[in-house]
Amino acid sequence: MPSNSPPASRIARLMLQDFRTYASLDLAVSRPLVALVGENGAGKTNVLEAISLFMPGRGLRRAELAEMARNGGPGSFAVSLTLDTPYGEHRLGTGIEQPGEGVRSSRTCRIDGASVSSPTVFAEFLRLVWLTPDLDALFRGPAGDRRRFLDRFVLAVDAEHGARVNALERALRSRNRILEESPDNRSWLDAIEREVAELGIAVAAARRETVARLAALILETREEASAFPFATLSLDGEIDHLVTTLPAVDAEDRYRAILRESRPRDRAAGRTLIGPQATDLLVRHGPKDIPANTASTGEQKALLIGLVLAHARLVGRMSGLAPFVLLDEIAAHLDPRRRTALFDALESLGGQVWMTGADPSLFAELQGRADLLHVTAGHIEPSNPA
Ligand SMILES: Nc1ncnc2c1ncn2[C@@H]1O[C@H](COP(=O)(O)OP(=O)(O)OP(=O)(O)O)[C@@H](O)[C@H]1O
Repeated sequence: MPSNSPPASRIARLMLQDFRTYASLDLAVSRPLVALVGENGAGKTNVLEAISLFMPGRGLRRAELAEMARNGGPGSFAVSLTLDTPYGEHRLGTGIEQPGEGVRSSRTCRIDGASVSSPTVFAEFLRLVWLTPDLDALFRGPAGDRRRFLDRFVLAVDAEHGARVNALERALRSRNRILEESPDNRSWLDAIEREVAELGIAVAAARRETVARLAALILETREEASAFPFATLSLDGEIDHLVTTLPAVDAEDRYRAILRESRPRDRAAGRTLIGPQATDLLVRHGPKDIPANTASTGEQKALLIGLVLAHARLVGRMSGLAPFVLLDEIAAHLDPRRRTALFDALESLGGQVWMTGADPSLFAELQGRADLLHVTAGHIEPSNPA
């Protein structure tokens, strides 16, 4: 492990029960790099998704938990990890129990056999960062995708962020409903707007802090000639401007005043137009100094990887835990020079990295450096690259 890396934990064993394609899987791994290779539909991404459930939220596919229970199975599923940490071995488990008559299945979370209230508690043991192919269009797509991407960045360093974002969404829904159904009820509107302002400023401030830290780390570590160009980041939104220019209490007061003034406009629009729900994360290709969405497809991919690598370093620094990195179908899109650079960069993070790919030759250079695993429907075996 590089000397400047935070302490690393590794998944030593992964067990799946009735999870998607897997009726029962008991997989032992030992290296910091793990590559899952297999045909399309073999179940590689399913493994990454299972690991991603140890971060608060709905995992890397944003699927409903019930969808993850194996078709034809009992309706429940379990995912369990044995983590080797510098402070000993721990067992983390999550899943859903079998739904009863008229009762929805509920999520379970366990640490060393004891139930814990929510997946947020897993953050004490592991942090996760991931990159999936559906993010390839991130810089060209809608602002909402970039907000969600950013919120996951924030969540990896601040485990409470997800709960605040959800609470804000609920409060905004309530305000929109009151505006529609009882627009003259000032006391209700005042009360809900107080809540929206408090949560909105907290969400915007957490985003701003993460972006500022990430930008500082990128500035410190950037190399003009790197295989993964550095990104220049900024936040675009009225509330983001408020939290940059005003102390939190004043920003909250100002946002409340904005909400009050915007009632007629928001009512007509059927939604709250100003707030962190309208923020965009602006990304520029640093070395070329152009907006990311005008860079070539390959340049955008390299930029995105550079951003995720920088974020993984930030998570390590801030949490004191080298993060687990999940990379779905990453190597296929890179030229050989970038692929080698990526593997080297991943090793230098000091955490454990789980990658997938359909072509074994993509990982050939990792022979002896990685656990190379062959995935077929419902099974995983050690493999040798072609
Ligand atoms: N709840 C479920 N029960 C059983 N099988 C499922 C369930 N959900 C998804 N699957 C199956 O899992 C398979 C997809 O697995 P996965 O996405 O992990 O494949 P992959 O190896 O990553 O493929 P690719 O290389 O195409 O990305 C599909 O065949 C799908 O039908």
